[in-house]
Amino acid sequence: MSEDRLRVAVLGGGSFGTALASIAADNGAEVRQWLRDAALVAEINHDHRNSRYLPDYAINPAVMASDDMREVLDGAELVLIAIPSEAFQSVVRQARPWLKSDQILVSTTKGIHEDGFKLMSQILEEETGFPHIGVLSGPNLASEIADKHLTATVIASDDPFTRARVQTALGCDYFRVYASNDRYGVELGGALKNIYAIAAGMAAALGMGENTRSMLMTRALAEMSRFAVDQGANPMTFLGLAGVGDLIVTCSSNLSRNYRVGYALGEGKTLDEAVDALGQVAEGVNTVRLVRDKACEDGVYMPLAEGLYQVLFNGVPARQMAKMLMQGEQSSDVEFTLSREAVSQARRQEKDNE
Ligand SMILES: NC(=O)c1ccc[n+]([C@@H]2O[C@H](COP(=O)([O-])OP(=O)(O)OC[C@H]3O[C@@H](n4cnc5c(N)ncnc54)[C@H](O)[C@@H]3O)[C@@H](O)[C@H]2O)c1
Ligand SMILES: O=P(O)(O)OC[C@H](O)CO
Repeated sequence: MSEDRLRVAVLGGGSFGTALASIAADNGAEVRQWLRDAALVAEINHDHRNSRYLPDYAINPAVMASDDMREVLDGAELVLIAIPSEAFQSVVRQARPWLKSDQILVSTTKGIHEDGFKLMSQILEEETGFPHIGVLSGPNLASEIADKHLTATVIASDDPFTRARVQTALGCDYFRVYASNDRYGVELGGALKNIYAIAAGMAAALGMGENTRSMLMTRALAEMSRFAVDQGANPMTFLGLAGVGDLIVTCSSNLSRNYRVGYALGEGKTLDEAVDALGQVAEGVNTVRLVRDKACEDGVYMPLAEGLYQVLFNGVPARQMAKMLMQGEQSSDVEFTLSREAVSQARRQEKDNE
């Protein structure tokens, strides 16, 4: 190995970790990937395939997989973490003894940690206290990346070095990496869109049309931005790839696991059946519960998240919920230009004048 090749470590042997490892290797980096399953390690190293999570796609032969975390992290300049949110903190704790403060740590996980409503980069910060922390998020279906479809993503960090290094490490002729300094907003966008992807899959299975999908996605964006503002994020971030970009792909594609869970529910499967049949992570199921509870706690109006929560966890039929949502108060289109309160006031006035 030449001395000046960038060393990249990927933690996670699922579809996204595997796709990212391949991009970095395509870009000339020396890539090591950590996963727990020894049989999958052997398959990646010998057959350059990951039949469990990304079947049918060739992995760059330069990716070296290992179940030894120390070996994978040793000497890595960039560490990409693609572990489902439920296990993220425990994996970071496992890695902690071999992490170094000059390494760049990037979360690619689109979920929320139950304890304290933390995002993954906040866990990275808490567990390490290191300065180079970022988040990678955007419209990034792993199998399309593995197929080298032209794709764009966002590296978000308040550290300019992290942004620039990740752009260099991953940017290539099929993968463009845009920069953002709103780490929280980018990360929140990636987690929230999964909620609405479940709803979009459900609507499709119920035979609802394109107008419905468009309404759902646009109102989802309004709801996501409203929540983001309440949490202190910049709503402008939601106009970018990690907001509206990711919302579009995840609410439109059968390749999205969250969409597929929603579709299965719309076909009449139970939540357990839908999740079991998937066999991969669908972060939105947990996220809708956490976001709905947080919105109730903070008094943020999120009718779609509340409606989906009622369908998923309280057995309310999806069609009945859709009907109830359509009967809610008609409010403002873009509340950053016309407030919800101003619309309500005008309607009250209209009633008084009758
Ligand atoms: N797949 C995509 O298209 C995609 C794209 C962008 C972001 N993401 C995000 O990446 C994250 C990971 O998703 P994925 O698609 O790779 O998931 P996946 O379901 O394909 O794979 C999950 C991987 O994590 C491993 N894992 C689970 N628990 C673990 C633990 N305790 N210790 C070690 N490893 C553990 C599994 O063994 C598996 O290798 C998710 O938050 C997802 O939202 C996925
Ligand atoms: O398969 P999903 O639903 O986890 O979505 C994958 C990515 O987040 C799409 O950007």
